[in-house]
Amino acid sequence: MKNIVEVRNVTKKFMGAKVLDDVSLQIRLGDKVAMMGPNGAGKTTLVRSILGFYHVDSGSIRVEGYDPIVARVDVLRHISFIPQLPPPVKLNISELLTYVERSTGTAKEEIVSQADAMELDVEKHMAKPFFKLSGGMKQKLLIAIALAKKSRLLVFDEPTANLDPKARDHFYRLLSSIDYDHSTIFITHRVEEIEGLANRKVYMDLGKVMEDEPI
Ligand SMILES: Nc1ncnc2c1ncn2[C@@H]1O[C@H](COP(=O)(O)OP(=O)(O)OP(=O)(O)O)[C@@H](O)[C@H]1O
Repeated sequence: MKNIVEVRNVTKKFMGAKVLDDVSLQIRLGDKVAMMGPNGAGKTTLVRSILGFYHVDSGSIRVEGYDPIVARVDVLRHISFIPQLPPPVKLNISELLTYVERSTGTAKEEIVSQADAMELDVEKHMAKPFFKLSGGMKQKLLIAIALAKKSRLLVFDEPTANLDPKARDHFYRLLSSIDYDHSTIFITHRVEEIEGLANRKVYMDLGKVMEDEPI
């Protein structure tokens, strides 16, 4: 089966220090990867490189066959990314949903319905700037957009840190009910929480993939 993500011998340095050290990783359609490892292991740097946010120093990355730096728009069309910290978006919710609808073709109603499933009433907050939502509300809205977009690759960087226990349950239920072919990279320190949602564990340390095994 074709790889959605192909990382080959990637090295990335920040200020001379190797943060990714000859990393290779292939992700096939259907892989649900729990990416684990201690703070500073390089997990976020790896997923941000996959998303084309960073130039790597050596090696290559392809997403659905595209170079994520050269073909940024094509790559991001296939991916939904939920970062560790929500970005400081100044648009209000209505403007944000219009932007998402125009740039990705994702219907606003679908986002509202996904948010509803996490008990976030989007309609009530349409005029509010995104950055004024609470941390958990921002996270719910980003998750709702990601799920509504129906991306083939979903990348979550510790997405539940700001969610209350009930919202976490709703989120995991939504994830397990995705009914189309997709892959997931789920950076987490709490693998027990995503039991049943992951079928592969990748453990990183010191910028290297130390373990890569099925769950
Ligand atoms: N933009 C940057 N500039 C300089 N150094 C960076 C940058 N981003 C990350 N680093 C460094 O790279 C190393 C790996 O960071 P990274 O965020 O990838 O780790 P992580 O495994 O995701 O950690 P955590 O579990 O704490 O989120 C750390 O030493 C960090 O300080």
